[in-house]
Amino acid sequence: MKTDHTKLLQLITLLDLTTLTAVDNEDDVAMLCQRAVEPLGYDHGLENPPSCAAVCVWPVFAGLAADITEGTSVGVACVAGGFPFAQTPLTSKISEIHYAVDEGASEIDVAINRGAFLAGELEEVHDEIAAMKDACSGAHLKVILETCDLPHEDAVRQAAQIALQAGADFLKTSTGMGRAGATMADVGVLLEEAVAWEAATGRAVGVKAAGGIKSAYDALDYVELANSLHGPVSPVNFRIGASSLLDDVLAQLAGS
Ligand SMILES: O=C[C@H](O)COP(=O)(O)O
Repeated sequence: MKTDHTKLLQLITLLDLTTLTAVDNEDDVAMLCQRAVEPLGYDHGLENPPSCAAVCVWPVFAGLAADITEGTSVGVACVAGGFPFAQTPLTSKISEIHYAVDEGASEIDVAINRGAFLAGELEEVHDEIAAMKDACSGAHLKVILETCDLPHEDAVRQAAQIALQAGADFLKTSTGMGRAGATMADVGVLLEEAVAWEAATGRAVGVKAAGGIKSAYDALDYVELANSLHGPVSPVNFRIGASSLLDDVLAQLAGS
């Protein structure tokens, strides 16, 4: 039980706490940010209580999230680049990223252009990601492959390699708005590609499992997979993006 308690506390530190609904408003985002800074929210008696790794919000809320999390360890991740379908002109993608970064986003989450990828226009996919990476300035770029739209493992591997060659700092499975979210198989492929990339280039990259992860014990399975394939996990190399997972983590902590 003590082991579970420790693992659950660590799980909180890997979490990109997400709100991406059509009806988000400033109060929702403020609440999300406060929750990310102090997720336990009660008298826990811990010397070093965990905070979430980041909040993940729409671009219009990046400034508010940056203000509320200022001076904390919580990053501001912002979806951009025509998220979730990526079917906007590159100029719009770039200007959305500039806006989010100017507002204070420290991490930018963009989806690949699946239409172009599936049509075999791989150079276009690469060049778009590279241009978006450039637009990030110092912010970290997480590239979402939306693995549920990719037909097989080789396609996931190829999309991951293109994203890495174009400068991705993180490979992310899913938008949370597709037909399906993260799977152990797809996260395993992304972890393998991240490890191979670091071995070949010396540049460390992370992996973010996202979409449909609601149970603390499912999330711990992903952490165990990352520990085994990628080495000891930390918020620098592994994240879990989820909108409702924290509720179950807190419930499990209360019972552990
Ligand atoms: O990046 C995070 C995902 O959008 C969250 O997906 P979820 O709402 O299924 O947890």
